[in-house]
Amino acid sequence: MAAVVIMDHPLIQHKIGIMRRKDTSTKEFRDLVSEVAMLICYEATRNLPLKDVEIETPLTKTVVKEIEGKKLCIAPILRAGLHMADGILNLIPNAKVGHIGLYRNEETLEPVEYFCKLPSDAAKREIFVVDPMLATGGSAVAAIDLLKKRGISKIHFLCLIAAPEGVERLQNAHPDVNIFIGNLDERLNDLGYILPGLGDAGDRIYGTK
Ligand SMILES: O=P(O)(O)OC[C@H]1O[C@H](OP(=O)(O)OP(=O)(O)O)[C@H](O)[C@@H]1O
Ligand SMILES: O=c1cc[nH]c(=O)[nH]1
Ligand SMILES: [Mg+2]
Repeated sequence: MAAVVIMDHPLIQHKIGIMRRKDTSTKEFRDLVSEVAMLICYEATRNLPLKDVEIETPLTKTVVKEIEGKKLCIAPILRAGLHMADGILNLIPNAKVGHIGLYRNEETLEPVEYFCKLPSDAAKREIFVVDPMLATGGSAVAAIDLLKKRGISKIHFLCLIAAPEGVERLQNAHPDVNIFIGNLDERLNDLGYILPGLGDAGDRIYGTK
């Protein structure tokens, strides 16, 4: 079974606390999505392979470590994952980006796929799937199913807030995927929203409600 890492860093807890407030503005919310994504990415990339590269400092030749950035891919689940991807690209600017379009049918809560565009060499890359919310887990499981069908095997999932129900579903469906979570919340409500949660992440990022 892969790792489930729940972030306890004070910066992450503080920033998610601001995101949860109902009066936090769209702009502030959007900025925080990207900042918290960067902080979670810091932990999620802890075991990335490094290679030795010979360089010259102003004084001498030496060997330094480099991340093989060209071998990474960030895969946001649309819409809400897009802003997490923007934050992570600040840290890993050489990563490619694959977009996965899924929305949750509000009645059945099942994910509906409407778009998928991945780098042509995605199967050779380590993939970081990002979405702020892991609720029932349906969207995350469907996104990862879709990646695996395309031959992708090294997959991590990063979210800001998760419900225990979603973590369990994702772990059962994809026990090989590492899961990095900003805050683990209490439960889902009858409409499939995370409690206490922060509401609908996509609507809060884009001001669509
Ligand atoms: O774990 P689940 O029960 O599948 O729910 C989580 C999904 O719901 C939200 O997306 P939404 O369907 O609202 O689409 P949006 O990002 O376009 O608003 C969220 O960003 C996840 O993708
Ligand atoms: O609480 C939730 C559940 C699903 N999607 C969201 O954006 N928020
Ligand atoms: Mg939404």
